[in-house]
Amino acid sequence: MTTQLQVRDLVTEFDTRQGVVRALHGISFDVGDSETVGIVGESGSGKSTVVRSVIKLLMPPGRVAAGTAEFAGRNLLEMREREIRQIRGREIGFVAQNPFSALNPVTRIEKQFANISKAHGQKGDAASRGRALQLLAATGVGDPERVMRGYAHELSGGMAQRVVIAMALYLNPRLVIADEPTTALDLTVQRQVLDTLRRLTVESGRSMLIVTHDLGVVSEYCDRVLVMYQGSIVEQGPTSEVFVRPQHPYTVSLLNSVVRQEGGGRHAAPSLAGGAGTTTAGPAPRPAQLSDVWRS
Ligand SMILES: Nc1ncnc2c1ncn2[C@@H]1O[C@H](COP(=O)(O)OP(=O)(O)OP(=O)(O)O)[C@@H](O)[C@H]1O
Repeated sequence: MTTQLQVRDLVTEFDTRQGVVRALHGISFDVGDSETVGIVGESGSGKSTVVRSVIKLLMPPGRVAAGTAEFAGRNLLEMREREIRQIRGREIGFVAQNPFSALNPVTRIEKQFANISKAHGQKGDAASRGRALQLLAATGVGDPERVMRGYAHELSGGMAQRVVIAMALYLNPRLVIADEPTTALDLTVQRQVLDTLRRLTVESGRSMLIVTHDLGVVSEYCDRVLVMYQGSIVEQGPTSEVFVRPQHPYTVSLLNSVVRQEGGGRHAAPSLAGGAGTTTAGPAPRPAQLSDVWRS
């Protein structure tokens, strides 16, 4: 398998009044062709900082202090703003956590699609409008024509997120990076949107890097998983291996916390070995259906 994205020794820091805060302590991982990779970890562990560092969308006072992010043989981190802008959108689609931050409030949605075409030297013609309509329908927008004519403030959070996903896929990028893409959506719609994302990316040879707090999403959609804890990747590997035989105590406690939540809920799930603070993690029993158990 060839590698789409190769991140090595990524160090990101924030300059604060109290001094320099190191948020990422040398992160390394790959995303292969047609592969979906998930990033999990508790709030503040650095998931968003990883993806924003890689595509140079980190806001000040954040800055990448070291490392490389090779995409198509080039280091994204060394690119000038003009170069990276050409890559974002056309070759790497990005779905941000907050859809409204990604949409222009004073421009009709259809004009925003046309502007994406224009920014990448393409014609915003009838064919590309048709593609936008198709993508909106594919992400579950009921009346794409109406949405195209409207403004962002007329959309619900869920609708706005679908529009942003359609925009991220619009120029057919090779890699889609999504930061909690379905947080704003209810459970049924989440699955629908994730299925669409998968169909439009991985099943057509594209790759996806997805940040999520939902281990169910990882188990259902991700080939590999990166587990983050306090700015480091403490464990990574094929999802089936990491979730069935977690090696790091943090992964064990993360899985345990879901099992505890699920234990009292809809699914009676087996408890995993180990826990927070333990230094060795024993092999965990394999649940009959991972996707049933890890859904949070
Ligand atoms: N603007 C900022 N100023 C200072 N430090 C920051 C800033 N933004 C992030 N950090 C640091 O980076 C760390 C990682 O933050 P990040 O938002 O990447 O975590 P996350 O895992 O994506 O969390 P969440 O799941 O809540 O989105 C934080 O714990 C904090 O130390």
